Amino acid sequence: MAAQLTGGSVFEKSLQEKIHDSKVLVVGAGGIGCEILKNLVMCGFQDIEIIDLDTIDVSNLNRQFLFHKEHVGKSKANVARESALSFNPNVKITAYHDSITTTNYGVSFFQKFNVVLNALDNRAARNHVNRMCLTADVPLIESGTAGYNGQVELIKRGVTQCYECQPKEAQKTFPGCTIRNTPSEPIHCIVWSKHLFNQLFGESNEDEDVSPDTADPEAAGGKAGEEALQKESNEKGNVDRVNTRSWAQSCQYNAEKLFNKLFHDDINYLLSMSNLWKNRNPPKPAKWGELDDEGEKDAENSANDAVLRDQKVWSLKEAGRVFEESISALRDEFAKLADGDHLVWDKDDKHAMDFVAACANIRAQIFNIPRKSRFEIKSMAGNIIPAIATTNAITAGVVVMHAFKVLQGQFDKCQSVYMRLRPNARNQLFIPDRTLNAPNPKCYVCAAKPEVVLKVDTKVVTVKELRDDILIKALNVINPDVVLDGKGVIVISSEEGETDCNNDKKLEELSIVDGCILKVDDFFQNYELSITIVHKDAQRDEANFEIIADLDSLKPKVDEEKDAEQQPSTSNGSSSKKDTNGEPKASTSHAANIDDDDDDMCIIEDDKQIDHDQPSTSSITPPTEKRKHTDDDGPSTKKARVDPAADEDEDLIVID
Ligand SMILES: Nc1ncnc2c1ncn2[C@@H]1O[C@H](COP(=O)(O)OP(=O)(O)OP(=O)(O)O)[C@@H](O)[C@H]1O
Ligand SMILES: [Zn+2]
Repeated sequence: MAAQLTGGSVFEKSLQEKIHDSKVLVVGAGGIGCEILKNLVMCGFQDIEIIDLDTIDVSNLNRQFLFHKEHVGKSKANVARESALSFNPNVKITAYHDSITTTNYGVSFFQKFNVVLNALDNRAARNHVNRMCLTADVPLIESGTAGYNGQVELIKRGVTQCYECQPKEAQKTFPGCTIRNTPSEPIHCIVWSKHLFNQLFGESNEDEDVSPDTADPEAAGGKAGEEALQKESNEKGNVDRVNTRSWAQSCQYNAEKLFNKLFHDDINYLLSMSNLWKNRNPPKPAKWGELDDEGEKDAENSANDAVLRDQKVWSLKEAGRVFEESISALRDEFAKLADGDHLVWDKDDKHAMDFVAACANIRAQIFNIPRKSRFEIKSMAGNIIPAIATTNAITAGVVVMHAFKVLQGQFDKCQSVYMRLRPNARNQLFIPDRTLNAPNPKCYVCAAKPEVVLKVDTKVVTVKELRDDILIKALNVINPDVVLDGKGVIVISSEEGETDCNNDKKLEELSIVDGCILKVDDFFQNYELSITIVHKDAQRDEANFEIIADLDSLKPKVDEEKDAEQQPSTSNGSSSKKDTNGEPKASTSHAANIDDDDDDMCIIEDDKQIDHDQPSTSSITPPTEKRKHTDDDGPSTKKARVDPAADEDEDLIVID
């Protein structure tokens, strides 16, 4: 097949030569990655590298056709290589069983390639590859699918938007006190249950505490649990602030004791924080042995029927039974592990999933929140949208078509393409953007001088939180150096241990207060960011930091209105209250995370910002300054984005 394509009339000679001489990196050997690799070897590419950190799971086999039953447990990258070679043994394929985010793959690694093809499933890795390709100035073709929807886009420094130019919908997070004290939606109970799993069997994380949060500001002034503390005996361990896992271990994970602590005593403790219930329905504690058996007959019938068991809403009694069974199975699994090792929550692990479904439903019942079936909880907890082999295959096809254009230097023909289930009004299933999307001059990654505003409670947030939660998790740097501008104080050093003494200090203690500027440098990503600090007193139910990429959005409202009066209205008749350039603000707040690592799909929010009446020829000027260490940045004029998909469909889906 490859021979036919290269030897015959399918590709013109110059493209055949470019394909033959190019070096390509595929990042990810999952659903899209396997399809891309197969396409590449069949099209005549001779030098391919592929990287994936994972091993093959049985659940991959229905769509990742380079893998078969006998490969389960083996490296995805290595097996993908072997299978692809069986189609075309003359290709050189180098496989890495590794994460692309490790320091083994620096700028010089990326510079070797003519084009990089992303086939990833999480934002963090995508952000990282985006930055590396910008720095190395290598074109990146980014792709993603969710169910029947797929998307392919080119990212080329100075020519197109980068992956981080437009803010993505904030990954769903919930304030800790909502999760711990006042859940009001099923998802709050599910997040709590996943945290509980980690507290009992997983990697313990102090941000994932499940016990009542006595520091809840809304509870202040009430009796805040004193009554409960007096009434309850500590020997039960119920409201003592002992480590949840140690306590559970000390009672051999006895289901009754755990149940009564979590769903009775802790709930009573919450009830005693009376201020919380002034304007809310108070929770009703549940006690082991007194569980409601409504619908129990159905439950018995369904006990052996896996499908029904998955799809019906369990009675409280049944949830209690599943709680008991899953705890006992997880305890046995945990006991088999070496000291210091832990279980990892996985939606496909029967007992781990049962545990979360049972706990979430019991807690939901207590807080008078609708209960859900195990199936529904699984999709919410795992953030699952079914992967469809055909969508992956089509998407991978478009990726490779884009790669051809990139190799031919035809960046102007690489508009983003969206795959849809149903044809749009123009009868298109593959909907291309009309134009390339120009870089956002205010992007905090690819702009000439990346900067953001960090609204943060400087009295509460510590240097460690600044590093781990804000810089690494939210801003996606890998190993930051941070200096307090003007004072030369090193707040965080990338050298291990050098600034550990700062870790527990609050920002304020290091004079990081309102108006300060922090200079962040990530040597590995070759990325510099300037952060302006704005102090805010974090309220209850509010994350204690927020990142704002557009400084103008911080203007006080009054000033904005004054400005609006003074300035002429813009051409489309709207006042200047609109963000400068009509650009969206990047704003991310963080607290408890649902499932931070997995793919998530978002409805494009910025079609509000797309001016549908604007003719597709109207132009905006891309930034003229360049990222550091860069030279030529390609064409200088790009078209404003008018997304043809957005003007016809009510819900354009973007996969990030
Ligand atoms: N940092 C990373 N470095 C290398 N590979 C990565 C990295 N992050 C994710 N991947 C890989 O990207 C691939 C994405 O493929 P895909 O979306 O099909 O996910 P999957 O895990 O195979 O399937 P599913 O998530 O649906 O169970 C996965 O094989 C995953 O291991
Ligand atoms: Zn950008």
